[in-house]
Amino acid sequence: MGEAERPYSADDGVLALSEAPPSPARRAAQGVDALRHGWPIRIGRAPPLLAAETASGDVRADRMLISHARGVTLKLANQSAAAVPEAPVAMRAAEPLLLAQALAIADPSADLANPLKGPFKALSIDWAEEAQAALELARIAGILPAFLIEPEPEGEAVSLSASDLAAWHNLDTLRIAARAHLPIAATDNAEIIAFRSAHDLREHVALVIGERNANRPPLVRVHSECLTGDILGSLKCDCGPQLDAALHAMASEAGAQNGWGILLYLRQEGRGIGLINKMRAYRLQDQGFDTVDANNRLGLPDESRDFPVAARMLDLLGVSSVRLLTNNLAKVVALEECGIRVIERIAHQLPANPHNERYLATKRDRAGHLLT
Ligand SMILES: Nc1nc2c(ncn2[C@@H]2O[C@H](COP(=O)(O)OP(=O)(O)OP(=O)(O)O)[C@@H](O)[C@H]2O)c(=O)[nH]1
Ligand SMILES: [Zn+2]
Repeated sequence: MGEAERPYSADDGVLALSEAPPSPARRAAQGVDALRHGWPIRIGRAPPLLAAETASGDVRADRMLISHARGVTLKLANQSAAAVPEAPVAMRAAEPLLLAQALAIADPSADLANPLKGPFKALSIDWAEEAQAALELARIAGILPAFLIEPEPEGEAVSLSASDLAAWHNLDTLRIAARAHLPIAATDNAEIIAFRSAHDLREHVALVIGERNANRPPLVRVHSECLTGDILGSLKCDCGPQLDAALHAMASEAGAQNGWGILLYLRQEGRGIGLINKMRAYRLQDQGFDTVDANNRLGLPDESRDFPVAARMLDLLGVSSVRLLTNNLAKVVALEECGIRVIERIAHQLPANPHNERYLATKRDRAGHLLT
């Protein structure tokens, strides 16, 4: 007779699943997931926070947490409790805020449709680290960085601590998950390699063009996802033409010069703020803000990409020296800091068009890109 299946008991020395303490990585992942679902979170000793963008239902609160930049646009930064530059801002409204009102406050791209807001009173925060973590968690989740504080009804909050976020950036779990031959328009000699990490649902890929040559460092392009430019042919940026030109440059190296190339395609839309926030930044650009100010007005960093992940991908591909196609010195510095030798930087400037002239000028003048 077969042995019956039975549950483990504590007497077997096995911790029941419900008793196992969640790891920082798990708590960080659950925090991001909660924000995307519109569930409340509780970070350390901070009160429960509910994301203004994703929450639903008949919820209200008389306080909100926003980023300092948003506090500036709401004219709170002149109040002493919000006077510390870059620090998150808590504010109290005269009447409890419903979700629709909170969202109107959170989204500056809708300011023209909702001009009358406030008055609000800035409040001092004695949980600044947790507030900062909440805003960063919102960026990772790709939502607006704005929260109702202590919403009513409160709902069941997902708990984490501010330090758990470090686990989100841990690259130890990044692995090559699959590879396949992929003929592309530029060449039929290419292999696509997909990467997966336990924490992050975004799957980065590498495209290796030509045959590996241990004696010649590959031509490498670290390209960040731009759905509008790469797929739809948007003229607002230079991403599509840069991607195309990089693939052709690698194909020609592979064909004529016995060289090879690697495209690293990083799923970090909008320089790390996500597609939907990038759309909001575009609306602000249509109102006259440049690409840097538009991000900041949303309460988001103008640059939040993770370049160490590119270095880790190169490690996993067994590549330690590269010739890098870029106008952005930050990419060179970031790779070198992670132990990848950039033996040459090759300019990667494509002709401007009337729609992206200002964008390119801003990259040159405000983000330090080497563009002429
Ligand atoms: N937030 C935001 N992101 C943008 C805007 N225009 C383009 N992007 C994003 O900017 C990123 C451009 O990436 P890359 O071309 O790899 O990098 P780069 O910093 O321009 O540097 P190069 O290597 O010189 O091209 C992509 O993630 C785009 O989605 C914009 O107006 N706002
Ligand atoms: Zn683009």
